[in-house]
Amino acid sequence: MGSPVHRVSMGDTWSRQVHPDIESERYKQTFDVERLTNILDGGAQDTALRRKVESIIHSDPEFSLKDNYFLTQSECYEAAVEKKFHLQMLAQRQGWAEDSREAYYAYRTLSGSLGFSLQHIFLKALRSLGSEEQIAKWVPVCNKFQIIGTYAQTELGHGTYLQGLETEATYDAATQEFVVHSPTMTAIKWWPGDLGRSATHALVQAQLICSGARQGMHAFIVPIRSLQDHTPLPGITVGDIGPKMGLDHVDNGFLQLDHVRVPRENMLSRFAQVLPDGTYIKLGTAQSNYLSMVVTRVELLPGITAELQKACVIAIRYSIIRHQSRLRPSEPEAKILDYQTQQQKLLPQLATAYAFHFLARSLLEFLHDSHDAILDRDFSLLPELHALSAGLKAMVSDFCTYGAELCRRACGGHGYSKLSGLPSLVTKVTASCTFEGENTVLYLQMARLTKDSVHHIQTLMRSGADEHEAWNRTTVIHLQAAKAHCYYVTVKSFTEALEKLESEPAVRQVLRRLCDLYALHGILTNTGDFLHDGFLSGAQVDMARTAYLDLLLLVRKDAILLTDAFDFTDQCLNSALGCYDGNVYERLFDWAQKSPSNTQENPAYEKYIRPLLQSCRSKL
Ligand SMILES: CCCCCCCCCCCCC/C=C/C(=O)SCCNC(=O)CCNC(=O)[C@H](O)C(C)(C)COP(=O)(O)OP(=O)(O)OC[C@H]1O[C@@H](n2cnc3c(N)ncnc32)[C@H](O)[C@@H]1OP(=O)(O)O
Ligand SMILES: Cc1cc2nc3c(=O)[nH]c(=O)nc-3n(C[C@H](O)[C@H](O)[C@H](O)COP(=O)(O)OP(=O)(O)OC[C@H]3O[C@@H](n4cnc5c(N)ncnc54)[C@H](O)[C@@H]3O)c2cc1C
Repeated sequence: MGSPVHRVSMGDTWSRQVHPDIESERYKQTFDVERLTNILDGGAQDTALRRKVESIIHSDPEFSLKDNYFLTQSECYEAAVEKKFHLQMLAQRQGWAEDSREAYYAYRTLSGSLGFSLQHIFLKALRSLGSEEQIAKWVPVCNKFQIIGTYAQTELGHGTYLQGLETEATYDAATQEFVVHSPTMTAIKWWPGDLGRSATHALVQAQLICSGARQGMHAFIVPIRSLQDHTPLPGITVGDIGPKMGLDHVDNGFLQLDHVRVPRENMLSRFAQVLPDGTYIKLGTAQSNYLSMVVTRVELLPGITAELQKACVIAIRYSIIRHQSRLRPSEPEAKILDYQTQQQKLLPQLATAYAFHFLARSLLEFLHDSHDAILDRDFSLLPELHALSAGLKAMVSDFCTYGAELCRRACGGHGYSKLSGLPSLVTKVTASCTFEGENTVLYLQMARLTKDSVHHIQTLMRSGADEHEAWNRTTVIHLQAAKAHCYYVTVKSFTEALEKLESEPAVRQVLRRLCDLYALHGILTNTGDFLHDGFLSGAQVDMARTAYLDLLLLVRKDAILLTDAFDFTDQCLNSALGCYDGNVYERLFDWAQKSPSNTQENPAYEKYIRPLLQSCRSKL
């Protein structure tokens, strides 16, 4: 097992003793936790490298997150930019390239607290949509942070319907430039991350107009702020869209373009070109310029899944420490994880967190196998990749949001405290249900692939409905079908991952239980469909439920070890409830003292409380 010292935050005096309740859960090891960590990382060397990167970061006070819960929105933003700055300096000193394993582990460690997260998406879009020459020109300046990029696609009036985007890029052959313009209020770019105060360049998705025709959505690199003094460039109106539900560290912004001119070379031209005379050359399909969204949806999956993993670690460790009520009057108060209802809340979420780990790995492999072919304009795999990435991004973000909130509620009052780490985790993962494609819309993209086979559709069309009406009147059914298909794909990928673990019988057995728990959870939360379609009888549902409840007891025994295997450090979790040593109450009390309201004069006392008390006292 990894060195416990590595995980425990050494700043607090009582953190050197592991709480006996949690220590006792680690004695009975039915499998080698370190081996499971290695499997999750992709090998023992990856684990060692990850821990090395984490150790370097945690030893640097510049990366400490301990005060994050007490910052204002503006302080959150500044702290995120400061950490990004220091991480960039550290990466340069250490020789960690932007797309290296070290950089990936650094982001995993500091997830949710770093600025300029859109630089990655700007780079992804560049690599997917740019020509080799454009990649050679722009990627190095991005990696060296000589520019800060954002991805500006969504507008005030449109986010989902890309064909409805209003921003225009009109080609001027006389000057060989594009004139990029926001023709209406609803065309103003709205939401792009890092746009509000940080970005110097935007990858603007706009309707290309050339050769007298509208050619659809294309990507343009538009400078928006001066590299000398960061002021908006001519024709640019830019700012922050205001407070959000979460992600306070991200300056989501707006961008209004007033006939901004950019050189012809700034249109990303892997899948389309505009010649100097304005001739339009199509090299891809109508949706080629959507490729960067496909790539991002796939590459977001590990980060979204990690949020559910962290929520499970926090809630399950807390559920071992928290004693509440008695299982038998004669016994002491029980660990709340010994209640079947608490197991039923948390353990299927733990199973889901593992299932999605293997799902994400499988889809990333498919992306890596198909991406080069697509870049070479072989689009044969793109429809399947699009459908899978759309449906699975929707499911993973939906389920991780639901699961993280369930974990938060399972911690009672302390789950409502920011010091638990859960509220900010829930608001962060909630955003992933919307960004990179609103989930309902993405599920329906997957459903499109199966639409002709749906009997409802044909019945409606035979009764006179046209295909568009028939589609809309069956989208609820299609949504269900898409969700069911995504669930099936997840069980399949988990099962295939288990088949590769023949040499690890103990680990394989504990993961098999999680796979079965995940599959049975899917059946038991949808028994109506299984009964309605005759796939299961009532008696078989009873058997499934019995097996499910038995599995809860088996998985409960390994729960702490399964959370330890994710190997998140205390600093990364930043949770008073989820620390490795289990000293919850000491941390809650200690951290609460850091609240500024405990160290400052009460601003309301002199103005309101004292006069109020005095006025009431005088009446007594
Ligand atoms: C908890 C988080 C932790 C993570 C840690 C890291 C955080 C990092 C920071 C993350 C910050 C987030 C940044 C967010 C960025 C954004 O949000 S960018 C904006 C995202 N916007 C969208 O995704 C828009 C969604 N809309 C669409 O994709 C399309 O409009 C549509 C809904 C798919 C409709 O497409 P459209 O062409 O308009 O019409 P259709 O008729 O539906 O499709 C026509 C055919 O095209 C095919 N197709 C559609 N999309 C694609 C695609 N992407 N790739 C390939 N093919 C596509 C579609 O299947 C149709 O094909 P046929 O059926 O054969 O005609
Ligand atoms: C935190 C955050 C960060 C973001 N970052 C960026 C960024 O960096 N760059 C960027 O360009 N954008 C960004 N976005 C915007 C994001 O991509 C859009 O919000 C998203 O694509 C959804 O579009 P919308 O907001 O217009 O919602 P809408 O599409 O208006 O959705 C509203 C409702 O309408 C429904 N609906 C819409 N179309 C259909 C349909 N065809 N069929 C059935 N139902 C439909 C949806 O299901 C939903 O219930 C961000 C958003 C958030 C929340």
